Amino acid sequence: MQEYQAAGQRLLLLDYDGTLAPFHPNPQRAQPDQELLLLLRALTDNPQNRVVIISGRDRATLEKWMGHLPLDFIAEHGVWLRKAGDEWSLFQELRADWKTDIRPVLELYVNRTAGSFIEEKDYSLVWHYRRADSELGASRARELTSHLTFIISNTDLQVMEGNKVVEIKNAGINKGTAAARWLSTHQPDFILALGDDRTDEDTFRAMPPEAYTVKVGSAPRSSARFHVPGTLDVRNLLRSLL
Ligand SMILES: O=P(O)(O)OC[C@H]1O[C@H](O[C@H]2O[C@H](CO)[C@@H](O)[C@H](O)[C@H]2O)[C@H](O)[C@@H](O)[C@@H]1O
Repeated sequence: MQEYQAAGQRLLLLDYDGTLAPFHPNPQRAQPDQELLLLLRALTDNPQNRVVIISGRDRATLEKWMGHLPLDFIAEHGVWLRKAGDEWSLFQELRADWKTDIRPVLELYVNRTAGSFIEEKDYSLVWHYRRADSELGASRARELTSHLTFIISNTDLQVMEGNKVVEIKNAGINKGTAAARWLSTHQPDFILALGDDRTDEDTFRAMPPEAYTVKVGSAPRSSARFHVPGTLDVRNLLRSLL
């Protein structure tokens, strides 16, 4: 990429699941392999590159997996921010007391859907159904989404359908708002943003028009300018930047 080579300061905004790493039925088993860690290390070795992992993952997991690398992190869809070498900070004060009321609803769907389970993050709850029968899981996900949407009307919560997950979180903060805040204090000459999920569309929309936004996977209705088929292509693309 000519513009990448010519740029003085570059920003690489990288989503994790489905972008840097393939999906795994067990979220804690989708850890980065050695190849990915070496690739991220090599990208950050270049002082012209600033690499930000922008993920829906909880901060503890990101830190455990990649915290030893000089990366910036945006965790829990924009709730937590950490610049390389700094402490974690909250995007803004948020409430988590709503989890007490919502958890029993998710438990109901766990009991009704074999293989499904709940993931708890600091400020969100996720119902996972990748390990459930695919038809039953998809149908229960639709049911749960409308059930939750009804319960949270007139609250500042949001229900999001992701890749084999239904997540409930605080509304108003997303990857786009967090990426925009990051950009408000930095002026990269080149931006590459990669992501596979609906939540990454918020990132794409928050980017300036000249940014290289890349949707991973099929790209119907994406706001990204480019697309690549899968995680292997992402790695090839990133390798071509070394
Ligand atoms: O923003 P991302 O980095 O793409 O994170 C989104 C969610 O990732 C995790 O769930 C997804 O990956 C799991 C492991 O491969 C998979 O089992 C699950 O079906 C996917 O939805 C994570 O568990 C969620 O908390 C993140 O929001």
